[in-house]
Amino acid sequence: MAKGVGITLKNVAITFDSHCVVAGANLDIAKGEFVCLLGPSGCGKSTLLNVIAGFVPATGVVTAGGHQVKGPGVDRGIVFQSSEALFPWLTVRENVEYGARIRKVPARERQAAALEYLAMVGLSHAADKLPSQLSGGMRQRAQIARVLANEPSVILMDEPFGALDAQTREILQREVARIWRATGTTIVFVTHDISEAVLLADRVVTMTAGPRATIKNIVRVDMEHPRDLASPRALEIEKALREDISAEVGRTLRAQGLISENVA
Ligand SMILES: Nc1ncnc2c1ncn2[C@@H]1O[C@H](COP(=O)(O)OP(=O)(O)OP(=O)(O)O)[C@@H](O)[C@H]1O
Repeated sequence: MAKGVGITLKNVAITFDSHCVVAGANLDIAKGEFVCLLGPSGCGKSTLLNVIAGFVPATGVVTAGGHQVKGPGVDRGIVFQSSEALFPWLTVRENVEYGARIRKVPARERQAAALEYLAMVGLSHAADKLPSQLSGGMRQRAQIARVLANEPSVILMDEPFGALDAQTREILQREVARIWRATGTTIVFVTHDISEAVLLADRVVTMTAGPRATIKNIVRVDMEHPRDLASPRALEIEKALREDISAEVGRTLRAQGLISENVA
């Protein structure tokens, strides 16, 4: 992992119309680190990611690369779950070139760069297709290439594979791990999927159930890549995470009166 400043959250709180979603989150993410955010549904994972992206305001301090986050920036790329994030009227190559076009990079240079990033995600053959002509997995590859083409120091991924079938998801998870190792980018990855977190993360950050959610635990995944999810260490980490999340889900359901106080 590259040493240096990645992302810091200091006492970050997020409130919508006097409803406090996240209360006092503190976290230091090193440059080049892969961190997964895991937590019960609705606890505020996506919202926290959007705060780092600069889309959602918060109190407290958020920094990326040593600079305070005050809005969106090309230093932070975001990959969404929805493949509708691609511009449907542009080809895959044009989508990947888009950021460079806005920055007025000369056509030849940006085309060459786009083809390089499309090759990195295994999509060279689809460069001239429209997003509507691609499968869900190919669209997510295109989104990743588009983000990589802006050479961000941070990539924020919001359940990027949540809508894909299990086989495609597994292939893309391995691809992301490979690209992360090759580029040394800092990645913050929101997921519901405990196995996905164990497969990918240096550290898994679990959150308490909302409202007023906060960071519950930080679990280091001390395993080499590529990881074997059937190994005893992976199963042990997965079990600890599952217990952590189940306790939070149980707390929410009890608070809502949906299960009795006696259910663990
Ligand atoms: N723009 C907004 N205005 C008002 N409330 C919002 C807004 N964005 C998010 N919320 C609320 O913040 C809470 C957290 O939502 P968020 O989508 O961040 O949770 P999550 O942990 O990512 O959920 P899931 O795992 O189900 O995707 C929810 O109660 C949601 O309704």
